Amino acid sequence: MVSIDVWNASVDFPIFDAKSRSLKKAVLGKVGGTIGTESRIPVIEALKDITLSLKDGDRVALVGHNGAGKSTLLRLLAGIYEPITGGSKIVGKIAPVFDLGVGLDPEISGIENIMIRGLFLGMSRKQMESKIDDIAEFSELGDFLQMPLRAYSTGMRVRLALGIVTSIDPEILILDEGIGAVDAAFMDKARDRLTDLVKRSGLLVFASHSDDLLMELCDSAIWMDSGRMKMQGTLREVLTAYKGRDPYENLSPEMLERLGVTAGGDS
Ligand SMILES: Nc1ncnc2c1ncn2[C@@H]1O[C@H](COP(=O)(O)OP(=O)(O)OP(=O)(O)O)[C@@H](O)[C@H]1O
Repeated sequence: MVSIDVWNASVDFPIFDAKSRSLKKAVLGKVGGTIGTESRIPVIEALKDITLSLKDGDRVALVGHNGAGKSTLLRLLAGIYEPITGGSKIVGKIAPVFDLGVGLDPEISGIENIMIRGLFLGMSRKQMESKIDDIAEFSELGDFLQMPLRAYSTGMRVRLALGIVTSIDPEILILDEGIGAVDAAFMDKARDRLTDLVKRSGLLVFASHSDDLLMELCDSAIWMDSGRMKMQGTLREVLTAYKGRDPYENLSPEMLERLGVTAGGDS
């Protein structure tokens, strides 16, 4: 059984080369973490006092303004950042997908990239070998899979990256929004694979600004605001509070049925 526990965790980024020149017009920023002023070196307080318990089967969305702390929280949950206060305990293998292109090597072939990226995502060589045909079919890259990646167009790289990421069997899947940034036509094709991937994973945490994707993949949510957890609840409750309106309200009956949601009730 997989789980993630975090207690009283804070993450700071000291900025050693910050410029002290002040803005001509002081603006009260809505975005970003808080900049601490107590020490001589400015410190961005990216996460403050986070306590959180996630378990097998959870499908958690992270929402919040730019700089609210979503990506930092994902990195904390993935064990990439150590908190400066409190602690965290992760049970299970993490598959972190922060940026589709990360970990792809332009000098080696598509096939070799499939193997290496798969290993990085917690799969074995044998497991990845069994996925090659499936990735080739989905990405429609054909003989290009034998070519070095530098010979691919941007879109071809995205196809490969998305094919690899959606082929794995993750225990804990940590997704950052980059995955939603592919072109709409290809995303349509990738949508079912993404849904299947999430079904196969033990636990999902997904940070995104796309309501559609969140509604498709998640059922609960956390609203991050200035490094703190402002609200935790069902996806519908949290999105409604964050957006100031119920995003499920204008969905077609077909879409509501697909999402397993009743028109007026809870998700
Ligand atoms: N490596 C870093 N070094 C310094 N500051 C950082 C670093 N990463 C994040 N921050 C700061 O921490 C705060 C939280 O950033 P984070 O990337 O977690 O926000 P986010 O909610 O994911 O934002 P977005 O929606 O824009 O992706 C911001 O104020 C940001 O400036």
